[in-house]
Amino acid sequence: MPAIEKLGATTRTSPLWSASEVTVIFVLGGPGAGKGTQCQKLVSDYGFKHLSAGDLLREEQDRPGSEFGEMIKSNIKEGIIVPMEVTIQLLENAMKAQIEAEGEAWKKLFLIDGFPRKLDQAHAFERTVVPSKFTLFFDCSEAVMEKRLLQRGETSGRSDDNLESIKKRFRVFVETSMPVVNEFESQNRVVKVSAERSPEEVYRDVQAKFRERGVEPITIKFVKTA
Ligand SMILES: Nc1ncnc2c1ncn2[C@@H]1O[C@H](COP(=O)(O)OP(=O)(O)O)[C@@H](O)[C@H]1O
Ligand SMILES: O=c1ccn([C@@H]2O[C@H](COP(=O)(O)OP(=O)(O)O)[C@@H](O)[C@H]2O)c(=O)[nH]1
Ligand SMILES: [Mg+2]
Repeated sequence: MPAIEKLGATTRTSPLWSASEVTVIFVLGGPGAGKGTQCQKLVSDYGFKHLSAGDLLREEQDRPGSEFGEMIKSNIKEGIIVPMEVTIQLLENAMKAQIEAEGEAWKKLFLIDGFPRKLDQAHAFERTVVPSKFTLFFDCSEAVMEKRLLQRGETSGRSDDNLESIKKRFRVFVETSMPVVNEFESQNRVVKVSAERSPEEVYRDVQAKFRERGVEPITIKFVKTA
């Protein structure tokens, strides 16, 4: 990738796509709220492609020769938000690749998971990439999230699934990411779901609320022959 000051989020003044060309639903919630788990379910039923900002950053961190690798590594461990230009460029690249790979028939539906985690990212993404349709927000107590993350940490291999990093991530979530949810909420652009029950129960609620917003699952039509 080019130097940070040359990335699209810094240089572009209008969005790459309109909201009618490309549908983006942001998926937010505290660390361990179940964003990734619910996204997987939505992918199979609705035809969304799932882009996790955290996964894209971890991939870039491990890419040989990345000029941002070390910075990403230390930010993730400390639970700090990576400068938005890098994350937005990774998302933009992944969206372009996906659109190209899927071809014209695909409706261009994206779930963008764990992003935007800071107001500047929210504004820059909507200004330079595409305005989002709405934000799916998973509401979960810190006690529940902490338990889930410590359990995930037993097998995830993630540098930030330990108690010290978790506490830092909770603080950043409250101080930096909740303002994003609150701003979207004030614009009536948030779909809020309680994330404390089983994955299946949470998902039922997600589906009901998507229906209210006019987002329907893929229906397979059986064509009668002969
Ligand atoms: N509703 C749920 N009830 C119990 N455990 C859950 C639930 N949703 C997710 N988990 C588990 O909690 C951990 C965090 O979930 P994940 O989807 O990775 O959250 P996030 O992406 O928000 O950090 C994972 O180990 C996952 O299997
Ligand atoms: O837009 C983003 C998304 C993630 N991160 C970094 O990546 C970490 C892990 O994010 P992820 O969404 O994977 O964590 P989760 O909430 O799923 O546990 C965060 O704590 C941040 O350090 C970031 O800087 N910007
Ligand atoms: Mg996740």
